[in-house]
Amino acid sequence: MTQNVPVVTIDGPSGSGKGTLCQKLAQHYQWQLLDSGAIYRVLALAALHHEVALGNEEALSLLAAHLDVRFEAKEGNTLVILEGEDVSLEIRKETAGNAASKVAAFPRVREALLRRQRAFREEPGLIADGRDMGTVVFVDAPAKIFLDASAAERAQRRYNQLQEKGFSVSFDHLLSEIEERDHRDRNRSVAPLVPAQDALVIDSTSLSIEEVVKMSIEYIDSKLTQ
Ligand SMILES: Nc1ncnc2c1ncn2[C@@H]1O[C@H](COP(=O)(O)OP(=O)(O)O)[C@@H](O)[C@H]1O
Ligand SMILES: Nc1ccn([C@H]2C[C@H](O)[C@@H](COP(=O)(O)OP(=O)(O)O)O2)c(=O)n1
Repeated sequence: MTQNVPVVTIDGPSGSGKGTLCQKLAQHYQWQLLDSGAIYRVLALAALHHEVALGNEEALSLLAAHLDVRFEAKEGNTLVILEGEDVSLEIRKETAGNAASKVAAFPRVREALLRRQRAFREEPGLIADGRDMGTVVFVDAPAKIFLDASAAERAQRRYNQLQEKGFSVSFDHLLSEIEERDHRDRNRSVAPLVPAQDALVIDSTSLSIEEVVKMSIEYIDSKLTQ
């Protein structure tokens, strides 16, 4: 029964540090990792490739149900393969993040992706990264974290990250995109971005990555031994 496999959910807005924390937790516990945002990003990219309008819920939900995406581990990284093509870098662009947030607002799209996400729940455990991991996808998870940070701090982190990847970006543009995406993710009718009632909320604005990881491991260990 996969229901007995423990899950730790990490939800929060863009740039709060979820991906970084989840990778470190997956390494620490040697558990599986689900990057649910990557699935929404790949779907948005597939829509752009197949010229499906980002407002067409019916066509998007069909595309979601048949999405040909694979995650492959390679030299410590995870490659994201869409229809045989490596899109690992392309999905990280802010245009893909924004488009992902648009397609993710449709209830039927989210429904079509539910089973695919739950299939990641395998022994010995799962670290799940997203917006609704603790509120919808893995409601029964024994440990839930909601990671937050101020919008300005998140935009600065994203700016540094995209510059390191060689993308040219403007800070002001990034900040307004992050605010727009936050607004859409928090106000949609299904699975809006909110902390689960039983989640530990961590504001990482003035915490280092190491501090966030330490707090999280202490909390998770206390929950897993309850
Ligand atoms: N606590 C932190 N302090 C400073 N930088 C951080 C912190 N957590 C993450 N970062 C950096 O911020 C950027 C965005 O983090 P990421 O994990 O991709 O966020 P998310 O998955 O929530 O969008 C990365 O470059 C990461 O190294
Ligand atoms: N579980 C999820 C994960 C992502 N999404 C949507 C909303 C987000 O703005 C986009 C992109 O998510 P992703 O986690 O990759 O974005 P960030 O790395 O946090 O910037 O997808 C979602 O609706 N539900």
